[in-house]
Amino acid sequence: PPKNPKKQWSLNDFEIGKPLGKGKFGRVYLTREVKSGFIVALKVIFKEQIEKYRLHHQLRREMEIQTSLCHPNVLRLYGWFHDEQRIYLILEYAHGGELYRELRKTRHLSEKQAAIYIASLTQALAYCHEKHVIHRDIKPENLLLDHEGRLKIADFGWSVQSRSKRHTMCGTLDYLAPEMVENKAHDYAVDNWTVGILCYEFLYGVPPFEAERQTDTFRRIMKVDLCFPSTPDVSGEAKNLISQLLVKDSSKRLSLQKIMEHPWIIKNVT
Ligand SMILES: O=C(O)Cn1ncc2ncnc(NCCc3cnc(NC(=O)Nc4cccc(Cl)c4)s3)c21
Repeated sequence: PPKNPKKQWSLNDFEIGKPLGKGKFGRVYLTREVKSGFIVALKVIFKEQIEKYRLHHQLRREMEIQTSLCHPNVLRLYGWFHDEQRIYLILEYAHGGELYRELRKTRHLSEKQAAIYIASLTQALAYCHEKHVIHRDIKPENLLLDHEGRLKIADFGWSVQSRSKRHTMCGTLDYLAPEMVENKAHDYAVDNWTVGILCYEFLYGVPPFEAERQTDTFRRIMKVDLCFPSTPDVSGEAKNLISQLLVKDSSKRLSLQKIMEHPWIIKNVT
């Protein structure tokens, strides 16, 4: 990564390559830092969009949070700079792109692969919680893969509309915990709920409370209307883990530590 994080970067320090994805607030480009040859992903955000949607505080908070996080399963924000019209985020490049594109290709993941991703996500979240960073609005679009297929949480941004659009792309409730959708005060345990949602989606290919209309998804979340289809055939341990996470009372959800000790994780990850 670029050596001196305090350095004032400018566009002249970079050679911009192909677009990696386009967002509501700007695009992400494969980019090379000229002096070191180091490859990064450069996210270009238009200032007038930030002004229009009044996102200054959110973007500033993201930069404070992300520049302080350093974990193998959290996408790095190396630094940032700006010019007249744009703000540029210098991000770690995730060569494997979006995890959920892999999910769509294979419809659902093997139990082993799903467990590996859930363990990485849990470790990343445990690290974030340690640094008092919660509720990272985790959803498959925000999970990227590096060149070795390692999961990276990249969700510190606003909704990054990725190229491979999802039908439930913007404003999906699917991943939100009951206390979130009810707009109640939420705490760290919202992330535990989301681990359960993602575990279900990795194994069955769709999130557990998916419904045609948002109102139905809302109702299903509030009821924790969880059912396991008979196909694909999923192990009892996996269902057990999901059932211990998708619990309405946030204080009763399995802790991140306990997830790492769950038989399904131990069996598939070590
Ligand atoms: O480009 C793709 O679609 C996928 N892709 N493929 C490879 C790859 N390698 C690295 N990064 C990617 N994408 C960027 C991921 C982000 C991380 N952090 C962000 N932060 C943010 O957008 N913040 C933000 C924006 C606008 C307003 C506000 Cl308030 C905050 S975006 C990659």
